[in-house]
Amino acid sequence: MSSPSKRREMDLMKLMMSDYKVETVNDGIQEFFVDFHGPSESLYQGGVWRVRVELPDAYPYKSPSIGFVNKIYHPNVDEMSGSVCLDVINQTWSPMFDLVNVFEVFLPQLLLYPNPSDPLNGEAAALMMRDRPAYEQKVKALNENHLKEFDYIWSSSTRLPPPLLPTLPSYMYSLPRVSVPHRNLVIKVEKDLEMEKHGRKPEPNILASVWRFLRRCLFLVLALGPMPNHIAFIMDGNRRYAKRRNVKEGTGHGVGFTTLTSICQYCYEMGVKYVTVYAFSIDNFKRKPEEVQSLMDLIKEKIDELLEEESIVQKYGFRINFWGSLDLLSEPVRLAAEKAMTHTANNTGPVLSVCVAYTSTNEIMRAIKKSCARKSFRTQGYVNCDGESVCEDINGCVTVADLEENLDTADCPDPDIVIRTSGEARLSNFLLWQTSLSHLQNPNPLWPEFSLRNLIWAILEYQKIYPYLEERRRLTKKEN
Ligand SMILES: CC(C)=CCC/C(C)=C/CC/C(C)=C/COP(=O)(O)OP(=O)(O)O
Repeated sequence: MSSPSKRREMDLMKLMMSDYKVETVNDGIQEFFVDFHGPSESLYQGGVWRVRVELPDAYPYKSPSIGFVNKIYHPNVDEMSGSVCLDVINQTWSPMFDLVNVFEVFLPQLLLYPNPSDPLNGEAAALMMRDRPAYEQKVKALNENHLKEFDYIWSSSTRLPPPLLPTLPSYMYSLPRVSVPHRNLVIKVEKDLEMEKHGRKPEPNILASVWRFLRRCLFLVLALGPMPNHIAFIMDGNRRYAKRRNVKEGTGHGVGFTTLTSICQYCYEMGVKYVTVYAFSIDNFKRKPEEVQSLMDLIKEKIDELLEEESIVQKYGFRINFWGSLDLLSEPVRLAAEKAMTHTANNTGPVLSVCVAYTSTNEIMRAIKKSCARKSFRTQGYVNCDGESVCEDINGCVTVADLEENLDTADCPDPDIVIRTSGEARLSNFLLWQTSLSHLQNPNPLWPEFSLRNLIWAILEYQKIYPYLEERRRLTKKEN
């Protein structure tokens, strides 16, 4: 085997390639955070914990140190520091094991089979031995609290977390100027602020650079085939994501937004000029008032975030559109949306269009009304009962071109691909006018789980069908 430092790099890369979300500390490879999902059929199923890993100089001959960042109630994990009873790993560790084994074997085993006879959390061990049902109840109740802590750590410590994929260099993540509830993160924030104070940017992370380079190679190969210019997404499955993980509904939508930022990043890197998302339909107003309110709050918060200096919008010069009946939105959301459109109107980068308070029929009706108002033609006697035009002045009639000019999508080409996540195969009143020649796809992952792999697969599917689509496009024209 190669030198210990090469082995460290390889193992970390392998972990990243195995879909673990990894964030390095101070851009080194000695210390990093990994998101760990509670194993199925354990009391921790559905939970996500941020785990801090430190590789000793003697790694892989010596085992890594492991600590939970957000709290976990477990007999072999110290409740205050989050450190794991190392015996569990040390006694079985051999250089044959790697980091993937830690997350796929050691930690799942630890959570599935706690050992109360060698405790780091004496209270948990005692309760487990004394009253097993009460212990199980307490673990589950505390999981819910600790997950909130995870959400907080996530939402306050990162800006562009690509789900299920290696992270970008940490300097791309804007760090908050607040204390977060764990000393490791506080130390990280302080160190970064210290570096900033001395006018130094943290060193770029070598692994992230390698990953970005690999991504670029991948995209170059992909671009040998025809690339879509416009991809539209129906971001379905956010509530189900939250439900399956037993966390509050809004968390699903929050993670869904992070998926959106990752997808925008990848589309930018691939040269896809237009990205459109269905964020909130007019029908969604029929949901429970508290759900509508929390979605509106989230949308407002995320729009504001998109306008922050370090956001993906500013970084890549995205232009943002909001399509829909914006007058149906509450004033703060509408104002935020309008501000985002005005602020990015002159940007020349990719175009992100967000459909809110939107349905296609509403869009078409608004376009018809606008066309009519513009042409101010007589509405009476426009067509007879046989459907024949009886307009006296044919120039007064609304044409396809008029209508297209007045659709929300006027300055945007029709989507090449429409992706509805979560396996649903309906358009649900989304871009009905614009999608007659789009390639529709309904991959199984829920929107928050949708990853680069799924995106690449969707483009490959599109490339397979492209000659046929082109032929259809050549033969089909929207007629008056
Ligand atoms: C600023 C901006 C673009 C914010 C977007 C935030 C975001 C991800 C919104 C998604 C909203 C939504 C109703 C998705 C559908 O999932 P669902 O709630 O219907 O979940 P389900 O399909 O599991 O029921």
